[in-house]
Amino acid sequence: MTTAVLTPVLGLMVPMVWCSVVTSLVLAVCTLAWRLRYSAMKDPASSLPLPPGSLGWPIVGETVQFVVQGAQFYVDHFKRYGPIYKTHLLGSPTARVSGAEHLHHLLNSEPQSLTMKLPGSVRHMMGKASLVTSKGDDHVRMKKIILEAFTTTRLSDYLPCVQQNTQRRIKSWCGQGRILGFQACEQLIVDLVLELVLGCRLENDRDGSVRKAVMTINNNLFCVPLNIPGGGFYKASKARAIISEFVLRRLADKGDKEHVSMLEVFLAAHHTEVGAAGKGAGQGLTAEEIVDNAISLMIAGTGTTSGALCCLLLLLGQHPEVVEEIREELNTAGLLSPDGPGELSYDVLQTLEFTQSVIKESLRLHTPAGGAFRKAEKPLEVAGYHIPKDWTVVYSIRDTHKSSKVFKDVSEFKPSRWQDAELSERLHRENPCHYMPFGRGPRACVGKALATMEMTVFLVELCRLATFELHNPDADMVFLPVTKPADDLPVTFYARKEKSN
Ligand code: HEM
Repeated sequence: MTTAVLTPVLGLMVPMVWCSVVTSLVLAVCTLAWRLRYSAMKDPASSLPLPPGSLGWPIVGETVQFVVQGAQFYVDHFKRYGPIYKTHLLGSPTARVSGAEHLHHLLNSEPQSLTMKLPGSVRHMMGKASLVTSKGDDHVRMKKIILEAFTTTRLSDYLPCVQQNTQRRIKSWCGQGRILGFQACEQLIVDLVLELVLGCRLENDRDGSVRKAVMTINNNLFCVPLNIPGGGFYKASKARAIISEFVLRRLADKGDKEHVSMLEVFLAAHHTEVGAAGKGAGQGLTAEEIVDNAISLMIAGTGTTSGALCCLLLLLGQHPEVVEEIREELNTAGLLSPDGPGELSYDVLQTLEFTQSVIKESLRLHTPAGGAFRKAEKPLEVAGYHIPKDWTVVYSIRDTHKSSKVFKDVSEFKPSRWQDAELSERLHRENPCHYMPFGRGPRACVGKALATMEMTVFLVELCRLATFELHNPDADMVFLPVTKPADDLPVTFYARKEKSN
């Protein structure tokens, strides 16, 4: 009886055991081949090992863990392997590097050994003729022109627009009851980029479709670049087409003469003689470059700065004593009266030392752009490890800030640390890469001074016009697509009465 029952069971088990043995063997061979393939990419002349870490499973690498874990993937890997490790993400063998000295060494080899490499979805949204996606001589030519839109004189011209929009938005938040801080900051920044990049006032975008399109791109910037209806890439591509058409219309009007805007600077460069290669004798911008740069500036300037404003709100809500200290500084500078400080001047903003320290500290602690992608054009040596040619290299600003030995009590919010002359001296003397929220080297952020001005005006007008209360000051942070509290920071604003300061 027992034998009669067992025989068919055994008959089934034997092929199952064989099947699992064969599957395990095939998997082991594939994994070995996968690892050997990447070890073979090593430069034979180098005796250095590849960085620690894992290339994961054949084909998918560690992408599945990354998608499931999000930013925690990086936290766990940093804990496990330290400041430099290898992984395999989104189809590429990747070395992730952090630590001031390693970044200094790495970014100094740009652009000869390292070039820009963006995820497919980001590359598509920025446009192939933009500064962000360009390389070599094209990058140098465009950067020179685009930086013309960010000189101190231009920033002073943009300041009234920044101040008026900031005042208008903050006044509208007061009395609205509970709102989401991140969305409120994002709306303010989208107003600003439309006006500053394109010279476009609210009434030019009557139905709000261009504003909505900028936000749609930001929400879907990092996605699988497959054009499937309803998917993130599909929505963002449609949004890009709306903005592109709008920019082309503005170009046809030759901008808006009433408003200072970056488009004016680009149009002036377009007027230079266009050479045979379509580039203005090595100087100008083609129409396609103007459109792609306008769009990419709007994208690059929105998510990062909205997140930065939202994190300022979070930190001020957590530290009311810092709000009081900003108000004291504004009072001394004659800027505190709710009746209005009049038009702010660019020079006065630079004298607000404590307010500037709050901004620096917020950018250190809640770094808006966590890092950036590059491609190794040559084999690289970093920290005693070998990174093969053609690997993706991700440099991490966030991990570098978090692990820097230069900052005492590194995870605490202490704006006053920036008023210690010794800190600036150490950063300068030891290594400026300990603090680099705007990146460094040839790819450093063109919008650094504008973003800092927007943040300063935000703090001045917020502390002057409003008081506010956070509903959940202890929310977890998320890092993609931007650094912000996971619940988008529910907050209630109240109009500030002068006596309450
Ligand atoms: C708090 C706000 C901002 C932060 C933290 C930030 C951060 C950064 C960082 C880290 C980079 C370097 C990326 C790399 O190494 O590849 C960068 C590049 C860039 N940023 Fe910003 N950014 C901010 C605001 C802005 C604004 C307001 C604009 C323009 C309106 C802007 C435009 C750009 C552009 C065009 C690049 C590419 C530069 C190049 O490739 O040469 N950013 N930004």
